[in-house]
This record gives sequence, structure tokens and C-alpha cells, in this order.
Amino acid sequence: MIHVDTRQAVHPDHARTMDTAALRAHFLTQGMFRDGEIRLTYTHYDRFIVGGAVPAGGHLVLDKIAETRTASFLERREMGIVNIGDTGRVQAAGQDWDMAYGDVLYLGMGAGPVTFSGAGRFYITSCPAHRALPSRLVTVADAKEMKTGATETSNKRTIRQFIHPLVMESCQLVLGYTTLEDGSVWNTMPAHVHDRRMEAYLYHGMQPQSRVLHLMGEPQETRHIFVANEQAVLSPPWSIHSGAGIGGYTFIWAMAGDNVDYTDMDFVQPEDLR
Ligand SMILES: O=C(O)C(=O)C[C@H](O)C(=O)CO
Ligand SMILES: [Zn+2]
Repeated sequence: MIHVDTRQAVHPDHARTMDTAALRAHFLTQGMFRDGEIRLTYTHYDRFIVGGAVPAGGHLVLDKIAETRTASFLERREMGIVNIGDTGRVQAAGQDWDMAYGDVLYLGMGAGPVTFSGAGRFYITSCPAHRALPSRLVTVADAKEMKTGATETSNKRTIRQFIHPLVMESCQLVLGYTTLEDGSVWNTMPAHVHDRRMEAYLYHGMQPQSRVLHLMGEPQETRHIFVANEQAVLSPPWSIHSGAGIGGYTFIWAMAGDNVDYTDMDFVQPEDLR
């Protein structure tokens, strides 16, 4: 079963008038990981798709969805998959990849139907592509690792870049994940925006009772969303995306837009946030 939820793009003037329920309805995705289901959210920000596939020992096939009106999902799209569960298998274009926890699989445009199996919990990201590039499994050992932040500022963390120009080629998709050190709570502080690219944050590895207070909005009109384990926030190009957690967490960041330059960020210092 494939379920798709569509989110329209929201103007920042509209977003600043929203109450909590409206902010959550437009920018938070919940319940993506359900046994035996593929559940996707299609956002009109850069036509990005996020979702989950949990085969739970069976097989799930992502072949096509009505929303793209294409013969197959990947006909004009590329995909990045992260396994946040136990070992599972992905098959596409006549190839099989066994994915351990934390592995990332890039599937190029035209790879055809995608089959998920095993004990994996697969986080799916996808955006339009303009040419077919080779599919590739990127393991944790292949990723580019960056240590950043400090204990004194409660934001010491490791950023791992997987679908990134320093590691491999993609059309629009840039993806990796960031893990907080014990005792550090803040991600992406100082905050930034990048009007050239939208971004999505999937938070995982959290205790069920834990929450991340995710900050969004224009830098001088910030809002917050309380996020639970395995929920994602869609970050419009005009929005900061930053958060502080109660307890440890990892978040998968994925983006698409005009460039694949990870360093293209307009920083906003804490004293300039409102
Ligand atoms: O911890 C961080 O800082 C991040 O992971 C930042 C994201 O990668 C990001 O926002 C990239 O644009
Ligand atoms: Zn960003």
C-alpha cells in the first residue's frame, strides 16, 4: 500500500499568521513509518518527496504514484534512501543492495520500480532530476565526516555527508545526517537560511518520550514545532531549520534546489533571531 499526502508551498506572510495546529499541518510529517506500508509526503517546495517504507519482513514496491503522472516514480526523479532500522534490502534496475543501519543508497533517474525488503526502516527522499546518474550505495565509511560545534555552546556534533559533491554526483539531491554528542542539544546553531534550496529534517534515534523543539520561520519571525521520534519537518527556502533536543538524537537533512553547494548558507547569529 502506498499512501501520499500533498503539501502546498506556503508564503512566509501566511506562515506567520498560523497557529500551532496549522504550523504542524503544513510543515510536520507524522506517521511515515508503519509496518507493511509506504507513506510519502509530496511537498511543492522543489517537488521534494519524503517518506518511509517499512517492509517488516515482507516486500514493498514503490513503482508509481498518481501525483507525478509518470509511468514510474523514478522516470524523471532521483532518490536517496537511508536505512534507520535493522539490515534490509533494496532492489532496483536489476541490482540488489543490502543496507545496514545508517547506510545511504542513491538511485538515479530511470532506475525503475524500487523493492524494499527485510528488517529495514527506509527513509525515502526524492526530487526531480534532469539526467540519469549511476546508482550507488554509500556506507558510513564512505561518507565525508565533519566535526563541528563545542561542548561550551551545547552544540558539539558530527555531520556526515553522503549524497554530496565531495562523495558522489547527483542532480539536485544533497543528503546526510548529523548526530549530537552526549550532553549537546543544539543543532544548526547559529542558524541559517538558503533561499536557493528547500530542506527537510527527519529526527530519529530518540526515546519515545523525548522531543526536539524545532525552530522554523523567517529569522525575525521564528516559530517552533515539538517533534517526536521519526517525524520530519519540511523547511521552506525562507525558513531557518534548527532545534534543541531533550536527550540524544540524529537528524537526516536532505535538500534540493538551484545548487548542490552545501556551504551556500546565509547565517543568522543568535542575537539577530527574533
Ligand atoms: O548540524 C548542522 O548544522 C546541520 O546538519 C546543518 C544541515 O546540514 C543543513 O542545514 C544544511 O543546509
Ligand atoms: Zn540548511
